[in-house]
Amino acid sequence: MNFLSQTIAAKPEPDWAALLALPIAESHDPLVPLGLVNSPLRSYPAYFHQGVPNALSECYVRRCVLFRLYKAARLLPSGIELVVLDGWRPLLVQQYLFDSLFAAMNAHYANDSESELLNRTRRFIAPPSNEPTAPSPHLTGGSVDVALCDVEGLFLDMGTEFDDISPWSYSAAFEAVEKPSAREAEVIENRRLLHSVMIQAGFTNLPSEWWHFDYGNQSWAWSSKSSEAQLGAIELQPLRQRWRRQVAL
Ligand SMILES: C[C@@H](N)C(=O)N[C@H](C)C(=O)O
Ligand SMILES: [Zn+2]
Repeated sequence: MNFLSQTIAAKPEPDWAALLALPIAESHDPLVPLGLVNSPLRSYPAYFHQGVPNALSECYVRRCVLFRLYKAARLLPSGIELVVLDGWRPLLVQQYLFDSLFAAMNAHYANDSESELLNRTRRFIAPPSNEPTAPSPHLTGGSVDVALCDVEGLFLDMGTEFDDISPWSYSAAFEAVEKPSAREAEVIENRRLLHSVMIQAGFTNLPSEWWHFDYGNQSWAWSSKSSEAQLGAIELQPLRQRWRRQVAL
């Protein structure tokens, strides 16, 4: 069996209520910036480059997540690199993403109830929350959005763009194609490669997004059948706040 080309099984959506009820025993692992990472790991803060308000010019993740990203990247065949597109997210960015997609859903599915619109939206964007017991996954620094690129920095074809909201973004979507074309066969291999290295490094995947993986947070605990999460919501400490704390010691 090729451990870098494991088929991706179609999985049901998580039971959100049960997932958000899982306890969090915070590990206090720090947030670390990815600006200085080395090949075969790269960082490209996609929302900053897209001009999303309040998006950070640097990707941040918990340190335990960075170690696992390196593990995943080093499992890749030579010439292919792992690109982090987003990690820790401020609440304002989560709110902006959620509101933007919810508004688009509302405009298109005008007859849907509020809860139907919420379900449609949350397949691709988690509701914004910095509630200590039920934070949005990216607010924990345990979620990452990732892709693959070649040594020239060109993204490999994953079948859809990052953040595409079509059914083809489901991680296992192309596995169901009966007679894949040459391009579809390439997409299947690229997705399997990304999925295989991330799973082997300890991450879990959100079934509706080929790019979204979790470690240590409630989404990870739910998917890995762990009894508790280790990563809750965390804030970046601005210098002014750090100085105020230090001066008071
Ligand atoms: C917005 C998208 N890149 C993403 O991360 N979606 C998941 C569901 C999230 O918002 O946690
Ligand atoms: Zn994500």
